Amino acid sequence: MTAITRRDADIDPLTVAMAPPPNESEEDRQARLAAEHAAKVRSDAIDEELNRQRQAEKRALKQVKVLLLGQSESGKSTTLKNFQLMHSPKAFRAERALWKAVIQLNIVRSIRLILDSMTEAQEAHSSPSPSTYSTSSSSRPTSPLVEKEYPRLSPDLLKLKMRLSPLLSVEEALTRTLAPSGSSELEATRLIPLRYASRSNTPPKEPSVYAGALWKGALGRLMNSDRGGDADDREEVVWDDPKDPGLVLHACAADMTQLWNDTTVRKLLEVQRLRLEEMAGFFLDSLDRVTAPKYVPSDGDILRARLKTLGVSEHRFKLKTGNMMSHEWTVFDVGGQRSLRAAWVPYFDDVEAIIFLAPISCFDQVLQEDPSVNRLEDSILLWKAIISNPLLKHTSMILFLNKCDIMKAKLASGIQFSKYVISYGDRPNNFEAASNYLRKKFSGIHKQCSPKSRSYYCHFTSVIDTSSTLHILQNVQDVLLRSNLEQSSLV
Ligand SMILES: Nc1nc2c(ncn2[C@@H]2O[C@H](COP(=O)(O)OP(=O)(O)OP(=O)(O)O)[C@@H](O)[C@H]2O)c(=O)[nH]1
Ligand SMILES: [Mg+2]
Repeated sequence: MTAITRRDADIDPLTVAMAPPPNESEEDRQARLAAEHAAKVRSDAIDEELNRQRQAEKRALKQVKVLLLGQSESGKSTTLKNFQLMHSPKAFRAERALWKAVIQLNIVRSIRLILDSMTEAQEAHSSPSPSTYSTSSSSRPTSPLVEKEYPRLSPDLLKLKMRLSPLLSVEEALTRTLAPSGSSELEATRLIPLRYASRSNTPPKEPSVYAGALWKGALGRLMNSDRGGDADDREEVVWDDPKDPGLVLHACAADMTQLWNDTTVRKLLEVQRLRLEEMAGFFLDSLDRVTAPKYVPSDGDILRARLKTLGVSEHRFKLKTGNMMSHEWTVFDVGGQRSLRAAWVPYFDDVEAIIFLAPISCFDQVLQEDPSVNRLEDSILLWKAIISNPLLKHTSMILFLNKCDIMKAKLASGIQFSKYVISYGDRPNNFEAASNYLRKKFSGIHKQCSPKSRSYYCHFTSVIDTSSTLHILQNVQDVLLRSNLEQSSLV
């Protein structure tokens, strides 16, 4: 057997193979060096090409930044929920239990609006003159014409009202749960009575809770401390307290249903122009289901649940594009109330696209924060301001003319669009004509006020309808990814 010396082992076989032959002639050496040089040039060119491709991919992989803009209650957070449902359904559904408290609060608020209306009717009938209303409702708008039409409440209905009074303390408990004491952030799962929309008085202040990721954290911690374990694993919140909002709501379910279905109550709401079923966070048609002890909110329930956004929240999604690449999208959801709009500007930098939500059904409503301003008019002015902003001149604009379902129902119920939008004239009072009129109006502003030409897309949406919204969002994504890739010269 041949012994392998240390020196033999140290010799790199590749070096040996590459070494010039010991008896290489000068001519052979020149030829070898030329070949080696040519190989290096080829190799450098390949490296350079790979590097270029890597840079291009990096550019294509840069974060796609999308801002959701629009007035309060336009549907921004609901659109974000659709994004979550599309890209991280597991995480979205893991939060179902957290949304249950919001839905409970939404229900209690709807019932409270009915109870308040009943109190107002009682006072109207017992008061000698409309001007001597009790202090409890002094901040509420009144009208002699409406008061005359108040239906009388039967003793049975008044008993029902009494039986439902424990719900008021549930509202307090839920609000406390969602907004722990000491929180300086105020946020409302507010339900604005539509009648304030048609009068110039200021609506009464609603109790408030704070939103964004914070409330989820607070409620999640509460659930953890109640039961231990990870909040995300559970589908159901169990409260051991006999005052548990879920228990009280369950116990009051039959009475709440009776109240909501009562013909006198319906007449009262009609007189007060309170269309609860068109308001955010409406669940009174599903009371049996949503107050059941083991109720777990469905995707649709979460989309309908109303929690107002304060500040700006950021959400990241990884998008797979079918080829080797994936993109990271950052979607920003902002608060749409007027006082919160100044916080939008820092996010205008470097933004690829804006999804602007204009709720077209709100043509007969006014802003909660300024009841002298019509909501549709506010949306149009806001759109104009966004469109003409020089910081956004390269930003793609995607307009969602939202709440089409409510718009259709309103027009079908006979509410006259032209009464609120004078320029509409004597065009037909139907969805097709009115929505097209608005589409032209918004598109015209885009054309007139854009500092530069840019991509613009307009969709009619009802973002609580997941299947159509997911289809539209897919389309939006495809268009934006394509333009992103084009800019990176990859297609
Ligand atoms: N019927 C119907 N309801 C909608 C639609 N879009 C949103 N909503 C509801 O309207 C309410 C308000 O929607 P949000 O998404 O919370 O509104 P937002 O723009 O985020 O409002 P802020 O957070 O106050 O700025 C929620 O209860 C939604 O379920 C729609 O197209 N149709
Ligand atoms: Mg929101």
